[in-house]
Amino acid sequence: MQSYTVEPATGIRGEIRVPGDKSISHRSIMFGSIASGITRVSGFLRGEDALATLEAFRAMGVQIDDDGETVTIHGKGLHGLEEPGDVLDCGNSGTSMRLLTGLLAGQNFFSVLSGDKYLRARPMKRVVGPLSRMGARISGRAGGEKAPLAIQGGQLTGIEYDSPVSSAQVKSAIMLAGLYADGETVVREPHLSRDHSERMLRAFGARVETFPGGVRVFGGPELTGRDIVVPGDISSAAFFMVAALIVPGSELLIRGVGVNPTRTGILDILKGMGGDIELLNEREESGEPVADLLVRSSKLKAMEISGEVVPRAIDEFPSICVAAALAEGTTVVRDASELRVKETDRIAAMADNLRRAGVTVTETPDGMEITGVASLKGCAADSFGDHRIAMSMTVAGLTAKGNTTISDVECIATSFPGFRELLEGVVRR
Ligand SMILES: O=C(O)C1=C[C@@H](OP(=O)(O)O)[C@@H](O)[C@H](O)C1
Ligand SMILES: C=C(OP(=O)(O)O)C(=O)O
Repeated sequence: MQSYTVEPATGIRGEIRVPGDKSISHRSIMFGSIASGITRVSGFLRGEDALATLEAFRAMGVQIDDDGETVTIHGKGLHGLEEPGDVLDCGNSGTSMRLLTGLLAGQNFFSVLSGDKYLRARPMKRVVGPLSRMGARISGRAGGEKAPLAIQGGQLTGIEYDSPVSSAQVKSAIMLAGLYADGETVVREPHLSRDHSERMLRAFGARVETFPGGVRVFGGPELTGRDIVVPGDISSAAFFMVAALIVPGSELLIRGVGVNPTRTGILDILKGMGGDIELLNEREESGEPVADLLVRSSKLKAMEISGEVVPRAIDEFPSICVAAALAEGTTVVRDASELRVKETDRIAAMADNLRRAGVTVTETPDGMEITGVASLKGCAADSFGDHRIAMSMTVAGLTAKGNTTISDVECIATSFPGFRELLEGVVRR
């Protein structure tokens, strides 16, 4: 297990670009593979999670070339995938496993999905349940709750499904199965989760209708390959935004970040805490809003975070916790029990790490209360094998008094290869 040590910074200054959006990268491979013709993807995230998806489609007979610039997918059409000869390894990636389960439910073959120990501990009934109702035969450990999952796909029937959780993985899995189902498939969710599948499937030619509270897809579409430009991942940019806000004397420009409104909860929250973040040069690329973000150090204040903003910032809570730890007052997070079933229990992991850094944190079943301090203490932080915890505690270390060591940092490569080097390039000491 690798670890590294972070020294305090005196400023974060300069201009960066972050790697491509992970959610959009996964979907570009999946939808490109089941479309007819060529899909060319630029800005593809070469992180372990998106590469697990890419390898899974190669294992199902799809030719995918990568010249280091552009990923080219030779689409096989809606019914062109081949039965994989071995278990499909989703690594650490919940998105790969859940979306693939939906897609494989509609294939006329047998497949098995597995992943690392973190992924094999995550809940899968949320997709297995509704997909079984559509007619798929899926079994797994713990009565179908946990991977490995064995999927015998076949002819599906459209359903109407009210998801108890606001989850783009659940929604997208059912939408993908819906492409193979008779009739229409409807998914409703309590609050709107990221809508990349809706946007991208429509652009590929699927009939996708959104309405307040849900989405409807129609079976048997003709999908056509296209060119996709993947924007920078706002979830990766979040670490740099928080770093520039909390380290005094900072001014950082982050270029080309995806600012889809279903992903900008982090901007609403950090601005609500008093963060100075400007959106510049707003534009649209491949049907996704994009902007440059100018971030300057700010005096932050606590806020209450709950309700519809939670799914719009779901992956950013570890870094939000760091901002809250340095804000004046007590930040209260509610309605965020989903954080307990990510790569690790992110509520418990951040509470543990922030306490080591001298912060008072109270856990609740669906959130936490964090009382800000004037400065953090250097400490020995643990990633718990979770990339976002590792990067958040790296950012925390930039403002600590003394050095912060972070253990088990290899996981960062799941979503953000080159994170440390990019950060060191803008840190002033
Ligand atoms: O659909 C996606 O690409 C994702 C959806 C979210 O998961 P949930 O749908 O489980 O909330 C998010 O946490 C994950 O990083 C990516
Ligand atoms: C939760 C995450 O990803 P996934 O669910 O795809 O593993 C994440 O990247 O923070």
